[in-house]
Amino acid sequence: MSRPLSVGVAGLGTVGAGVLTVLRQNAALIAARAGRPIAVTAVSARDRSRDRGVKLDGLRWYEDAASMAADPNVDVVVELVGGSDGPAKALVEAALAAGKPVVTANKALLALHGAALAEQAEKAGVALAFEAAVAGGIPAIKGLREGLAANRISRVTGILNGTCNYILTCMRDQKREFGDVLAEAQKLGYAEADPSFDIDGVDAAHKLAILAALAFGRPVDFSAVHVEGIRHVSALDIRLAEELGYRIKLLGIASEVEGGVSARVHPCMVPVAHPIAVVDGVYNAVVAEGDFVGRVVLEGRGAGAGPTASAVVADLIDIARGRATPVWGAAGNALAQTPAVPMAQHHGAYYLRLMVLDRPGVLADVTGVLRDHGISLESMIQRGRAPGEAVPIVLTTHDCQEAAMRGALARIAALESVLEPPALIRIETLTTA
Ligand SMILES: NC(=O)C1=CN([C@@H]2O[C@H](COP(=O)(O)OP(=O)(O)OC[C@H]3O[C@@H](n4cnc5c(N)ncnc54)[C@H](O)[C@@H]3O)[C@@H](O)[C@H]2O)C=CC1
Ligand SMILES: N[C@@H](CC=O)C(=O)O
Ligand code: NA
Repeated sequence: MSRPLSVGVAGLGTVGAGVLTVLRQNAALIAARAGRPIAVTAVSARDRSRDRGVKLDGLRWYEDAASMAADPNVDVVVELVGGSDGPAKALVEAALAAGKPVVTANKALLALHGAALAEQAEKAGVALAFEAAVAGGIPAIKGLREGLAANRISRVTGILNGTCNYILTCMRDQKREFGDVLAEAQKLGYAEADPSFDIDGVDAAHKLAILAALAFGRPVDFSAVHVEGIRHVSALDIRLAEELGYRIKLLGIASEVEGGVSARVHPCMVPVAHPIAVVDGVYNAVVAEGDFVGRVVLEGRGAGAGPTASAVVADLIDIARGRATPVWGAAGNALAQTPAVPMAQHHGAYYLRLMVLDRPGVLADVTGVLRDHGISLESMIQRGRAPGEAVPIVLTTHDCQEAAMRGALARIAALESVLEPPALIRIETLTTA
């Protein structure tokens, strides 16, 4: 067997400690699959004395991660520090400049600087691998880039944030409050260092930007992704969705649309019969639609130490084997040069829930505004009667344009009898394109 692949790991948090554990526990099978042993020989983290549940004896310790990249006895650098700039970016650039392959789980870094870093890696002739960056343990990057390389992809849909999916599932099944569940997701190691990245949809948008680049052969462009999170999804809307035959999921959807490509992250109502509706807890799903393969659904754990480390180690095995692929996949995609279509041009159906004063004429006011904006109603529910008090009204619409819905919503929110900011959730039927 050839000499071991010597790995330097920066960041020994949830994922870093997980990588050490996987490499140790499965050392024999990993060596057999990689053609040689893979061993961590150097690490960099902030606090040497912290107990991480993994032994660090015999490993070279670096306070400064970039100096670890310069260590001549480190063959591959694994970046698990996090953050789109600062030490993570400096480390990856230093490693690539030193001609060393890099494995990272850092979707923020890739979504913002992935094009430049890939250029640097390709010039240096080394790998920049990031299977762990999207949907944790699910082989989504490989699946899309290599497994579906024969297809013209028209849409990629995903549950891409384990923290949000965990929160929405617990709110639905256990009737728990948002805040309690978030704290639990943090304890379980699912959340980002700044959990607002999770709940405001930013993390899912980083991942969607990566998937869109791979699916459509476009430069990775985080700024083209429309982003909304789950902060405003209420227990009431989750319950009403169930009554209407839907589940609420935070989805990322990148698709070919009239005039180009659209990429959006926001809460969606999806039919309970769709495979994505039953993906619960920390599980993620990536659904790709290709012209020859049809619909492919990949599902698995999207966050946490074990699943994420599994993906990091898979990349290390590829590097040990010398398996190489262009960082962003093959060129030649028809959608590569098409415009990014803004959210205002989105076409779809909507769920609108209002808290209104129960008095005659309210419904007529609301439906009048929708009529003025050319929006046609599919259904309307008002539960119970409480004259003079607040009651929920739920409206669902036929397909209309986002810009029209936004215009109508502003006017509806301003009606005197509408007592709270309206809740608007897009309905996605997710039929195969
Ligand atoms: N936790 C998860 O489930 C997943 C995390 N990721 C990504 O993996 C990366 C790591 O995430 P976690 O392990 O969850 O974060 P974490 O916060 O648990 O660990 C990060 C570690 O980096 C260390 N660190 C900070 N600055 C450093 C520096 N200058 N040099 C060396 N070490 C430094 C911190 O002390 C901490 O131990 C992030 O990019 C995250 O987005 C990706 C997929 C899943
Ligand atoms: N915070 C992320 C971690 C994995 O990428 C998530 O919750 O999905
Ligand atoms: Na993955």
